[in-house]
Amino acid sequence: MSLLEVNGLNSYYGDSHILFDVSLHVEKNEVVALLGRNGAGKSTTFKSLMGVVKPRTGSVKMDGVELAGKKAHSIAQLGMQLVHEERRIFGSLTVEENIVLAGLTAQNKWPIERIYEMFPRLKERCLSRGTDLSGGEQQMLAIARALVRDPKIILLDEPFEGLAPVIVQDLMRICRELAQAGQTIFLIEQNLAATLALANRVYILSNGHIAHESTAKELKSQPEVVQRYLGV
Ligand SMILES: Nc1ncnc2c1ncn2[C@@H]1O[C@H](COP(=O)(O)OP(=O)(O)OP(=O)(O)O)[C@@H](O)[C@H]1O
Repeated sequence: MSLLEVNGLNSYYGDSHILFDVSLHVEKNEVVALLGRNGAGKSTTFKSLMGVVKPRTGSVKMDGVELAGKKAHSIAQLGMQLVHEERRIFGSLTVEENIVLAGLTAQNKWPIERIYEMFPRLKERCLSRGTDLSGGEQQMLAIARALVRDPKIILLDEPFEGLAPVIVQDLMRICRELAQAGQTIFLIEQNLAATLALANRVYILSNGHIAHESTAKELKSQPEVVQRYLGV
């Protein structure tokens, strides 16, 4: 049984059919990436998994438990955490308050000391307010807030978007360490090089259909697929 098993997902905004029979799976301890052009349906896929968009048909199973039809907060409690593109941290609270608050209701595999080991930059900034952080630091804090909720799977929506290359390198190191620590990660990314360096397997969405599925290594050796679906 896969950790996450998605079968025949169809999602709509009003009458617009956005996702067509999307099926995919993520195994425990895997890093899986969802690629695709702007508007392909990547964010809608994450929203459908999280119950923010209600899929009209299809099944989303995590550890064998059906999530389709459940509310977003129940899905989060069951162990799926979405790190939004816009990060959603509390600007008026300090780094440490943000982390502690996120972890209040969890039985914590990630005490604050372990978070600071993984994110030394957050330790240095522990007393800074959310609004005073750089984009990269905010992204680290958003990931840390997801981690302290002890998720079975973390969904990262464009974690490297708009960040300087040196920060992207730092975040990639963190994601690798998380994967080594056994954290399952499903990510959406536009940065193909970073994605291929990080992910074990990739799916490509094209106009709401899964158009390609392979290991990251296989995709690297298929420039024609990259060109056709990603235009790079
Ligand atoms: N709230 C909404 N209402 C109506 N249509 C929407 C809504 N959100 C997205 N769409 C449309 O759904 C399609 C898929 O959008 P989605 O955001 O899932 O794509 P994406 O692959 O994540 O792209 P991007 O990288 O630009 O975010 C697009 O055609 C988009 O215009």
